[in-house]
Amino acid sequence: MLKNPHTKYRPHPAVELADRQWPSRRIEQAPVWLSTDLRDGNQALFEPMNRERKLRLFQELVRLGFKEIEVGFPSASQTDFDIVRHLIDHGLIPADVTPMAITQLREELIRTTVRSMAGARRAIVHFYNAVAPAWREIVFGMDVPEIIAMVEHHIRLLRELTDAQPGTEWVLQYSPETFCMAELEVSLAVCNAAICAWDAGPGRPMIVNLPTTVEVSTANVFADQIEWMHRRLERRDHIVLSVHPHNDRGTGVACAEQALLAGAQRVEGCLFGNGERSGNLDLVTLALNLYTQGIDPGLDFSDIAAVARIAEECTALPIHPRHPYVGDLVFTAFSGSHQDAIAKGFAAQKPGAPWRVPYLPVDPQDLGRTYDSIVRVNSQSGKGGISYLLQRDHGVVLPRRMQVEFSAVVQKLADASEAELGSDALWQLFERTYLQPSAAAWSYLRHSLAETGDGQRITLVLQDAGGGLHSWTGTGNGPIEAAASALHQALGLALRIDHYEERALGHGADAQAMAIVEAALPGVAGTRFGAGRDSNIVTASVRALLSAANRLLADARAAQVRAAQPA
Ligand SMILES: CC(=O)SCCNC(=O)CCNC(=O)[C@H](O)C(C)(C)COP(=O)(O)OP(=O)(O)OC[C@H]1O[C@@H](n2cnc3c(N)ncnc32)[C@H](O)[C@@H]1OP(=O)(O)O
Ligand SMILES: CC(C)C(=O)C(=O)O
Repeated sequence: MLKNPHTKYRPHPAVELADRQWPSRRIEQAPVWLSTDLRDGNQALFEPMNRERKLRLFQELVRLGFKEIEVGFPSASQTDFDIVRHLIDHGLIPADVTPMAITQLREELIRTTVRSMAGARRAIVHFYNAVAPAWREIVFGMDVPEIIAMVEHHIRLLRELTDAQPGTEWVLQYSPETFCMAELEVSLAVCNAAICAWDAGPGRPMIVNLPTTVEVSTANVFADQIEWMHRRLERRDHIVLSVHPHNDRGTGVACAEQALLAGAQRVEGCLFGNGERSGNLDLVTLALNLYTQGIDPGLDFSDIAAVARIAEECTALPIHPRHPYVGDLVFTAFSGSHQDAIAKGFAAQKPGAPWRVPYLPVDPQDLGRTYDSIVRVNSQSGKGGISYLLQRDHGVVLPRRMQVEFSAVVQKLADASEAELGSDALWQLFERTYLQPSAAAWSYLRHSLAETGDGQRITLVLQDAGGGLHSWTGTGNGPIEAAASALHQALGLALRIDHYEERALGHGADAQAMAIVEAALPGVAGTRFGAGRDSNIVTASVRALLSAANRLLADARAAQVRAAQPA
């Protein structure tokens, strides 16, 4: 890269528009949408879509709600010509959908284009020619009056051809290609010439479509260019003002949004931003940006994953995992504070109330996305996300201090594995830590419980790590106290029970109980949690007590080993 890039690249000039209005406007309704997936999107593919893929994508665009669809370049490709004819001849274009076909300003190409669309109820013929200085001089070798004459000449031809077919409502779309790089006075002169040549007005509908053929400036400059044109175009009330942003600077959506503020009424783009170079305007992002401002976009992305699958299959291009609204990772939080806030947000969100879940700009459910992947756990995760997954997938509600304890266990494993821990892996770790620890000193086999009149007596049958069986009895106010007393008398374990809780896991005949005990042991710093699961509540409680006792014993032994080691 150059140390002095200004020697090679010059900033795009600003627009003289001191009284610009667009910065203080708001977008209040959805624009008219045109999908150019089958034309600009298609012409940017390694392998343009075949007939089958084009028809499939056309049907999907109709299903999504597009009312204007650019179906191809029928004068450039026999496949495109045949598809347009197929759609019209087989009545596959719904009554409220208008096809559009593009053509250069060359007589034979225009004749072919009109032939391809004959018999349609309504059809848009899309004329384009570049107007910026480099194209005028290098590509066409024409000055501005010659460009204007070329436009007028071919529009007159189109009038002749289409006037001869009054059964179709013909619409002219004129695009001054390279508009964003051209002098505004030149673009205006060419567009006004086109408007007059078509005689736009009642019964002669026309669209003027202003592209960022190559995006070369900040979005505010494009908005100024659009407002400048919007204020000066002739017969403005009879013209639909459209924009066709590309995304070379990564601001295609911003250009479209600001152009809508500046007077544009219609936008052209592709699903998920497919298109030449860094793509066309991403129609899905723009539509969902409107949706999240409370504006109905008129396009249905309520199963966005299915739309993505079809787009990927038809274009053979993958969608990035962080692509707005649709990427695999956009409803996923790895970091602890985000997970915590999302989990709290879901708990606080009332049905029907305005959306207020932190870090999620849209309710994933509105797009047919499940919450499955919202919270994912790696070494950056905290207790909030971990407990959210355990609760959501396994119905286990951890008390707050246990969340802290278990998140340290998870952190250790995530750090060691340097990988994400899925919900299953998390559950296995929970089981290994609390429910079935492999190195437990004592395992539960069975118990019996009897009323003593002033309390309960329990007999525990436990197995030691070597497989030996032991039977101990204790009494207390309830089964936990009785079991703790049995362990105290037999092993000298003076357990202090700080907390106990129990919840049902599942419903009906298969329901199980999950008991959680927090206990302390003299000589071991802090408390340890234990968990037990069983269809019997008392058994679950005894297992939970034993789980806490085993964990305290293991830590006591580890402390002894450390103390015995030479410093
Ligand atoms: C910005 C956009 O996306 S515009 C759409 C671009 N899409 C495509 O080009 C895809 C389909 N195109 C094609 O298949 C071919 O270009 C065709 C069939 C249309 C024309 O093919 P060819 O006749 O071989 O011409 P070629 O592809 O080389 O195009 C360049 C010629 O078109 C002329 N041309 C380019 N744009 C236009 C235009 N809008 N109107 C009139 N002539 C034009 C150029 O001046 C050049 O003419 P020259 O050969 O006399 O110098
Ligand atoms: C034909 C025009 C609208 C175009 O595709 C562009 O300029 O990018």
